[in-house]
Amino acid sequence: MKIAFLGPHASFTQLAAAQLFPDNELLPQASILDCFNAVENGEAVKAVVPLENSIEGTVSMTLDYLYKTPSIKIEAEAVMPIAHHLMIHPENSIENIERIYSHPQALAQSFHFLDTHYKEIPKQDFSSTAAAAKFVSENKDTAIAAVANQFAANLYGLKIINRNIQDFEQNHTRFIIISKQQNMYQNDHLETLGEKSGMLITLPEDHPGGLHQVLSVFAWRKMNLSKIESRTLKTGLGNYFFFINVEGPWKEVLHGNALKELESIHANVDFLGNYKEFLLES
Ligand SMILES: O=C(O)C(=O)C[C@]1(C(=O)O)C=C[C@@H](O)C=C1
Repeated sequence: MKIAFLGPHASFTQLAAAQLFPDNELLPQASILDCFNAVENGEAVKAVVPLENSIEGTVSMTLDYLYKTPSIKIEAEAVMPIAHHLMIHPENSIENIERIYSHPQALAQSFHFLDTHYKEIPKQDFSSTAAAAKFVSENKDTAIAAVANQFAANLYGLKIINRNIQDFEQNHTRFIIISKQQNMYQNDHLETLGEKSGMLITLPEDHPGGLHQVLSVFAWRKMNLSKIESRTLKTGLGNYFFFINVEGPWKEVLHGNALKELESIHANVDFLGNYKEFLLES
């Protein structure tokens, strides 16, 4: 079975995918969109993509493609500790760094460190932390640095000049397994943190109390919401869809009266799956 992931090798997403699928072929992709496309067109059966970080919040691209690709569902969530390091080519020195590259999430998670110690040095977005590390290793003649993980430093032969530069020591990213089936991924070797359901909800038009009505469907049934995120529909200011997580196994309830109630207030519900959350090692 082929599993797509945001590459190249030694990205955080690969570290997550390797723990979730130790016996499968991992296919590196250049972007989160490519991961969705690989699953959509059958090149890969599943993909692992980042969804949310404890410092920087939601990975909006993942949320957008979940919304845009209704055939794609969620099979599991996995939380992994994230440590960022600043690294350079071993033939370069720290004094002459002219630019720092990384994934925008990694730059944002290390913003205060970089702003305090490397304020004047331009930062530039890259498709992933590992892609930035690879680029630094291939360009020893330019004085550049990357924010990436220990595995990237080892794989691409880079020297770490600052360790653990994330702005909060406790830094975790939540990844999801996506696929076109609606399976519940199981793994007895990983610690399970809980079970939840995910859905995307859109309201027909902005009206007073619309979101309140949706939330009350869950509140009256004492269903605990563990996440609610609004994201622009891109059709105009004020138009949103909502990504909602409800704790526990509750699919039966949703397909019963709760779903009818949501329909009666003209809410559109795209059920993403009933899945478990696992804990990964860094
Ligand atoms: O750039 C990487 O290495 C990734 O796997 C992406 C990503 C993300 O998008 O959140 C994954 C984990 C970290 O939060 C930083 C970057």
